[in-house]
Amino acid sequence: MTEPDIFGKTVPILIRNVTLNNKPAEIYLDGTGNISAVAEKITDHDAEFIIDGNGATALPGMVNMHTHSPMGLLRGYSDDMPLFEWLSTKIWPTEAHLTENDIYWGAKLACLEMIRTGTTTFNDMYFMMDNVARAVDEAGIRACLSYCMIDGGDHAKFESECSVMEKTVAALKARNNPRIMPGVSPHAIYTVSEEGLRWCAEFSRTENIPLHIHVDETDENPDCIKAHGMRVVPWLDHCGVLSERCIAAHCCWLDADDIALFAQRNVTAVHNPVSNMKLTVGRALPYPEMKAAGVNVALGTDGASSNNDLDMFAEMKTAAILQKFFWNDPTVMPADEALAVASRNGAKALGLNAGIIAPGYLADIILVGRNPANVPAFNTTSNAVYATSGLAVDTTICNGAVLMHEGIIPGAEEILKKSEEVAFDLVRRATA
Ligand SMILES: O=c1[nH]cnc2c1ncn2[C@@H]1O[C@H](CO)[C@@H](O)[C@H]1O
Ligand SMILES: [Zn+2]
Repeated sequence: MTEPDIFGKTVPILIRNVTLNNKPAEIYLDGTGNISAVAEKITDHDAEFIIDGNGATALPGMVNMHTHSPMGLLRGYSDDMPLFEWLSTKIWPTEAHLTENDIYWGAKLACLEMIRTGTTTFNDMYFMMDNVARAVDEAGIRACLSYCMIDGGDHAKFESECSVMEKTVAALKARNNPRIMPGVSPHAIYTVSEEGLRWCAEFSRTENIPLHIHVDETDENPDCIKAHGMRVVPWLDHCGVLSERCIAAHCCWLDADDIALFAQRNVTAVHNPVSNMKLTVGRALPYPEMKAAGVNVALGTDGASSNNDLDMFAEMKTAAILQKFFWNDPTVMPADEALAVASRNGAKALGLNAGIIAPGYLADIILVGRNPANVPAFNTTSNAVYATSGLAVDTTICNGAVLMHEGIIPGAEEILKKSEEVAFDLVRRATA
């Protein structure tokens, strides 16, 4: 039986009787938010709580590197359409009716789903982000939050967007919460002007915060060449966008020169295989070439209205099998690489010492209990990547605090009820 007091506190915790990298292990969190010891047996500790894993597999918390968290409100609202038709006829007109309260409850729902399915960090791009921050703060999860700039080439809009961006970053910083990091997000090259891209690049540099952008989800190159005389990736470089702070979602249509430039500038590319297949963008992220070039590749679900869930276990399996299938090679993205793509590569892009269970790393840990889909445990990484649903996660710990234990998340029922009410009301207003 779960002790109710266990939730939400960064206190000394001993995790016993788990399997880590195919070996029996115990993990000690000393109450600072970090992992302080990993050993077969830990006898010297001051644990306030002891979690008995009963043979569970311990894994690093998943790092979801491309989300629009409030879009969970539009899960299942419109599916089975091409990207631009979907955005312009269904999503954007509905988003025009969003209130701060909608954003808050949408983000609450997303945080709940992520904690339930073993994600401890997400990289989010949306609007009215201080409401997302409130949800993240309450949920206990970790996130990089960016306001999404769309200026549509209009100078007055550009100026008002810059001011919203500055206010958002200042408000997020003022929260002084180590789990909440600010970022900046120009939406994409087809929605943001050259001055918008340049301003975001410069702001990300002076603030030293991530820049999160959609790149080449569908083939944006023919239009970019027509407008600017160069492909998308050189255009982004021309505008100063490419750097080690740049996190580029999708990246399906990069060619060899684009990949070389990503490698040279230390850009992180985020694979979003489920969204890409569902919206049928035409090509899979060129992972084998990116890997050969040394590009850091991370993983994301995209919003829950194009996926339609935020389960990084489903995403990890899909990434591994899509990459094998698309490039016609079963050796592409083996299980240990898929796990790294889903955890430590994203953490690295955000400058977090996370994604690895070892002393000194952040205590962002999940446990997958023994269940019919992970027996026999010949290889716990293989089971995690190829045979585990996120719903098999039973314990989620972020920053040394237990957010879910034995599948229980305090307050879950209210979030389901409220977010559903808010979603129906939003669609009612938008279609009235
Ligand atoms: O797959 C996508 N491609 C491009 N834009 C998207 C996608 N999914 C959601 N948004 C849009 O990005 C903005 C939030 O940052 C929102 O307008 C959202 O609808
Ligand atoms: Zn997206």
